[in-house]
Amino acid sequence: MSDTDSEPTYGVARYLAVEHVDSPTFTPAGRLLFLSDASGTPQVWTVDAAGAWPERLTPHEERVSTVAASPTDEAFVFGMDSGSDERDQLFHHDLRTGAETPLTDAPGSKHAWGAWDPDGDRIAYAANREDDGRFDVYVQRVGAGGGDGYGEPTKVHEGPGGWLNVATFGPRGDRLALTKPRSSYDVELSLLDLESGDRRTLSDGEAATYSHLHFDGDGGLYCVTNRGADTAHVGRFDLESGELEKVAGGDGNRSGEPGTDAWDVGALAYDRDAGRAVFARNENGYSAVRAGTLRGTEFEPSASPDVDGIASEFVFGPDAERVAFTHTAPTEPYGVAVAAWGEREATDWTPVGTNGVPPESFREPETIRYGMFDGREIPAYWTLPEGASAEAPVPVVVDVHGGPEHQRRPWFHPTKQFFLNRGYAVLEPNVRGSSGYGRTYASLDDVEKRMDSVADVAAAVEWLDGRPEVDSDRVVAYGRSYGGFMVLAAITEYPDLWAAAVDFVGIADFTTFLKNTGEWRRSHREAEYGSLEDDYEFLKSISPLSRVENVRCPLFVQHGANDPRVPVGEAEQVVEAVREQGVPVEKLIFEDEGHHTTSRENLVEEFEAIAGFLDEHV
Ligand SMILES: CSCC[C@H](NC(C)=O)C(=O)N[C@@H](C)C(=O)N[C@@H](CO)C(=O)O
Repeated sequence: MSDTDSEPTYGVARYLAVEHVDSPTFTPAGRLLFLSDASGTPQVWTVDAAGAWPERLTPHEERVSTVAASPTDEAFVFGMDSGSDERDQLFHHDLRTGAETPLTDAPGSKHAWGAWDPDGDRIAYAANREDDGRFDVYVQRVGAGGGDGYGEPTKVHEGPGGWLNVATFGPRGDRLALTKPRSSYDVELSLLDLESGDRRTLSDGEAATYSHLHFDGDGGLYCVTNRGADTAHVGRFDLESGELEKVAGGDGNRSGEPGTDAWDVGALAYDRDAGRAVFARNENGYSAVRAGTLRGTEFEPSASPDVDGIASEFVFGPDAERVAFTHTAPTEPYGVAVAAWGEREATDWTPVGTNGVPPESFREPETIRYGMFDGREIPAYWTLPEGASAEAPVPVVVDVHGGPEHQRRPWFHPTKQFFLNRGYAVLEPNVRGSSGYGRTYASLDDVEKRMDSVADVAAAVEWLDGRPEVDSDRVVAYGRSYGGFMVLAAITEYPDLWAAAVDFVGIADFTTFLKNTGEWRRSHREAEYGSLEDDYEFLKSISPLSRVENVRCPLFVQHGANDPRVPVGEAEQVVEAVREQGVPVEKLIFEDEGHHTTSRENLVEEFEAIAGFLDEHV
């Protein structure tokens, strides 16, 4: 804890108990459903109006990861895994009777939610039921009108191996739009004819992303894509010709540098009957919402919800008269907001408390950029605790996000506010390879350029050196998943910079990670990191485990035994190797968790242990 005790401190349990609300979906009658972790794990809840008392609909202990209301019935499907293993099963919940029906009973398989058919009597999804390394497409009857029409999963298409997603049904329910991510920036888009089984590829073979797919009912398919550009925009396929036209957002002229005038568009929602669309532009992490009418390739902007912070997961209510979305900001916990169409004002329908922690004690970040060896600028968020000054310099947590195709954004993060309350400053660099700044920036860490991104972390500490309010002898490397790799790489490459390090579910050796990660995801990860076949020696050479003798700072390692992405063996081997160097290491492995710690109880234990570790060593 820092010496600036200018404000009272609060236990981490209070911060972790600040509810996280997201995943809005409307039933045909206009009931708002969403996920909330108020009970300790995410469950399905509903609320009738802004500020009304919410009602919990699913009674489970395990994490509910997805919820999708039926388009025709007062019912919903939800996905839930076991022990955070990401092997979701799907369930149907009838809101009229409260009946909950398991739809898939294959605990060893992952069922990735796809879509409802417009008639509300079938669902489609992808699953690796037959082969852990291959997702296939399934269609299943789920009982129109809550009847007894629950069918069995019916395989309608066998995938090529690896990931495969169902994006949406066509307007007549006779076809599906599928996406096959070969890598995070190379997605194959195709249409599957459910009557003939024929599949037609729409993507043109050039690496590009395609997401948020919506048929317009007039022979078109809307999407968010970066085809032919550095940033993502709204596009429309003419399904007869297969031609893709740009509709709105983004800018193909972007130089790939942060701060230029073009930003990615995301979170596109579209109501076919009303011809209404809403999406958000990601401007250096902050959202600018754009709403309007969309017919053909003509987007006519209309009044859009004014949002501070981040808006995502837009969904239209009945007749597109309302739009709900997930909202958060640095000092505003995640919640679901609703705006009437054509209005600028959005109302938070799920206001959450802060358990006695004064909201005014939450700290806002400053957006900064720091220079790098190649002349680039690295965007980052910089947040100081209360009382930091040259007279009372503070310790710093350098928090590196995972992915690496991911972006740290100015959302509410309870444990970040917890560390700020304990007097730590927090620096969150979006190092090269991060998404959100164009595909050129995202490719700057691929394979042989991996260690350039680690140099970006070291440069962050150099930037800190120039700050009078920072105690440069008390800088902590901190990161999750790929960010955990970055922590281990930073303390082995630049050992003298760090007072301590915290690695959550991090990669310690790329060769064992790629060998042992879930079979369905290996090729996707090799596209980012390099392949075992072609790059084995290189991957071994850059792996932190190969230079663990350089570690000087105490290390905290956290993992979950059920992690299907970064196997727990990564934690075990790095703990053993660093301990052999005589360096203090603390290990915390949850037998009932996976890549994310999902239970409130475990999270409290985790962060109380980390706070104690940092108090001891920083
Ligand atoms: C349909 S593409 C899925 C991307 C994939 N997601 C999952 C659930 O595996 C993925 O690679 N996500 C990254 C954020 C990820 O897990 N990256 C690291 C860990 O940070 C890795 O495993 O390489």
